[in-house]
Amino acid sequence: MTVLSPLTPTGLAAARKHTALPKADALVEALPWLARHRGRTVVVKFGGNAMVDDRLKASFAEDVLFLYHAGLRPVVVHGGGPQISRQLDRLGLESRFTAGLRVTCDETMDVVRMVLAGQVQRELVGLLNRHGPHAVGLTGEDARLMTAGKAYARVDGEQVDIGRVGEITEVDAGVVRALLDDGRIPVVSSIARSGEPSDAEGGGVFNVNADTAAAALATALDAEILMFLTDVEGLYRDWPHSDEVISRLTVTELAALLPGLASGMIPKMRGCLDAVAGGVRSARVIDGRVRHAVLLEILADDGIGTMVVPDDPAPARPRPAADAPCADAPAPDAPAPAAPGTGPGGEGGTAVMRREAAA
Ligand SMILES: Nc1ncnc2c1ncn2[C@@H]1O[C@H](COP(=O)(O)OP(=O)(O)O)[C@@H](O)[C@H]1O
Ligand SMILES: CC(=O)N[C@@H](CCC(=O)OP(=O)(O)O)C(=O)O
Repeated sequence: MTVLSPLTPTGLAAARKHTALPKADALVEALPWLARHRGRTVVVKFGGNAMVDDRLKASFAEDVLFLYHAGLRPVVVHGGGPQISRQLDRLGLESRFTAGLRVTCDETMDVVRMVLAGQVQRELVGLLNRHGPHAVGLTGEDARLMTAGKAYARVDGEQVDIGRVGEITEVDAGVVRALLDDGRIPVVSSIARSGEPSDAEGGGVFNVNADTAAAALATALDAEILMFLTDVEGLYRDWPHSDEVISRLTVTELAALLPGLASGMIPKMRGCLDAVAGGVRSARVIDGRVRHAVLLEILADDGIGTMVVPDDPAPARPRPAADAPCADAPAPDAPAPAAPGTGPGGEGGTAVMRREAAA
């Protein structure tokens, strides 16, 4: 009988195979999810509070790249609230929030634009492009991706002027679809062009809450999944008194909870509600402070955070016509390439989504 010494080349190969086995198991376990979601659009909102350190930001970029290379169509929408506040502070300017929205005068708007589009977005694009020419950064101003009207805060039933804060009135997702069809990862900052008649000369911009922007974009793209990465485990049932996370709730259940929610959870959960009611298959709020939160969410049986689903299970969507990021390697059941501007995942519908501007 031949005994393999671990020191012989053959023995080493056997040992290496053995240590790689858990990795192989993990990949195989992810296979059904990845096969089901191949060609589907996933909008991931990375909150400023979740961008805690460089390691977390790098692991977020790795997760997005994993989805991309597995044949999904990830779109990143990022926040940067704490980063904006820090920059305002450095400049000796005050950060003021009313009903969770930053009071934005013209000077503050310049800082918001500089920090979101010039710093946070650039950093994420850089991280995603470490391994190839994948990510392209843009704001809602580009190709008229997002148009907004002036938003007012409501405090005790009163309408309060909070400056250049915008409420999205229209999303023209054409540029995002074009980038996805070209095999890119769009990275979107939540700044919208103004659709106000008073800004008719052009150049007017609005500061939009990044959760709201992500939900509007996910809806316009008819995305499969919208994920919010934040600094809590999910939606707590009785915040701040208990840490019991609600793992799953329907649109109707969420609508009942919404009036009782506070601070940063309001735009997030409103975004989940609007997106799922608007056709997105599921919206999730997950803990972005955990490394590889996006992959954990898809690998864990019931996810790791809070998942919002439609009241009635939606019928299965048709298979994507092509898998854009790997268009040269179509899925076995997807022989025909998509026409330009008609994304996979049944996303070729409404290219422009309009919302009624609220008073
Ligand atoms: N029911 C709730 N469950 C969890 N967090 C809540 C709840 N209500 C309010 N919050 C607050 O919402 C915050 C997350 O929103 P936000 O600060 O806007 O984060 P982000 O920068 O990720 O968008 C949490 O840190 C928490 O303080
Ligand atoms: C109108 C408004 O409040 N806009 C936000 C935009 C950034 C954001 O939403 O960032 P997070 O996701 O990190 O909170 C702000 O100025 O802070």
